Amino acid sequence: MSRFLSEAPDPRALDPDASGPDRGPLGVLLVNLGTPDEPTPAAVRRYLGEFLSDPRVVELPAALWQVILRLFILTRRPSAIAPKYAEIWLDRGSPLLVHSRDLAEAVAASLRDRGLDTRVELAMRYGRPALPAALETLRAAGCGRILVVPMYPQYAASTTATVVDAVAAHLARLRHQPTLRFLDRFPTSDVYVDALHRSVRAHWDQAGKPDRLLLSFHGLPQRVVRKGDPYFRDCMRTARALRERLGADGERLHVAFQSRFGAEAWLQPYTQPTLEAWGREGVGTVDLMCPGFLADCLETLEEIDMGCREAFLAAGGRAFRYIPCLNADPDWARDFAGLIADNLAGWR
Ligand SMILES: C=CC1=C(C)c2cc3[nH]c(cc4nc(cc5[nH]c(cc1n2)c(C)c5CCC(=O)O)C(CCC(=O)O)=C4C)c(C)c3C=C
Ligand SMILES: [Fe+2]
Ligand SMILES: [Fe+2]
Repeated sequence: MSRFLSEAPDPRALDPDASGPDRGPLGVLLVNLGTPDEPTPAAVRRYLGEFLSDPRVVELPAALWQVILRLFILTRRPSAIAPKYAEIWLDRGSPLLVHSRDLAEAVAASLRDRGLDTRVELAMRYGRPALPAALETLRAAGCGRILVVPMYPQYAASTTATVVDAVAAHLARLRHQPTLRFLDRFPTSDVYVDALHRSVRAHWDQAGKPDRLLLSFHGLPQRVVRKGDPYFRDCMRTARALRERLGADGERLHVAFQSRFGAEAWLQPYTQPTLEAWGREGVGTVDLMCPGFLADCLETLEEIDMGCREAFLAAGGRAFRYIPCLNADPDWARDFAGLIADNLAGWR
């Protein structure tokens, strides 16, 4: 029998790194969707190729879908979408990445201010910064415990579950896996709903109240909701919680779903046709907010603040006011860090 097993074990001999990963800093991995590296057709093609090949995103038989994707979508869509990215691109890059990074940095600072020994990394599910590399950065910093935070308040298999899949796929390659926790959704968390409420009130204090406030969530095929995806319910729970916070003004609040992709029926009502109908009916002023997006991106800045604005005004609406996403708002970042700290409790 080896000396190791026959003698009383010296813990340092068995675990030479007695200060090792189990006692290292707590890791926090924030994960958003991903975005092209540049607003060019080639970069958009790379991004869409990876994103739309995920079977969590497009649930069709893979062989059939890959033919459609490569023959029809990746040949046309990148050159149609790249100029839209160019219109919203910031000096520091894609808005989704810039705002997500700013939020991650503000969260890291707030966790430090709370005296927590944490390391925060930002990753994108598709593209860069790559998720496996971010996990390895946390492990290299000695984090044996990692809280994974998909940056989606409402759970969908196509956004949240695929982050869990990607983390698990990376861990499948490791012998000594870190311990994991997931903050998989927070659709009615006080800090999130309060932040939305503050944002609406601050906007109204400055600009006055609108005739209607439209909450526009990213859509999802009705088929996947019927199969049991909890996303629609989560969106409605967020909307209800915000309506309650708004008190009497909650009557102004309506819900719609944007960014339909493909031919099948998605969650309804659709955002743009709703706004067009309102414009025709004589609804004058509409405020629009996208609570399902923590960071402004193509879907909010181009589709909503440009496309839907134009459609509403062309249909007869008088004023369209877009309320930005929470992004790296300092109060929100502090409170989001608080929510993350709550989910680290017991690990300290
Ligand atoms: C906020 C939650 C999101 C859900 C749910 C979601 C589902 C979903 N999306 C597509 C297809 C596309 N989405 C695209 C962009 C995009 N989607 C989200 C978020 C959710 N998607 C974000 C934050 C973004 C913006 C990325 C950016 O770079 O700014 C795109 C790419 C743009 C385009 O070509 O139109 C596609 C395609 C599906 C099919 C789906 C669920 C089944
Ligand atoms: Fe999307
Ligand atoms: Fe879109």
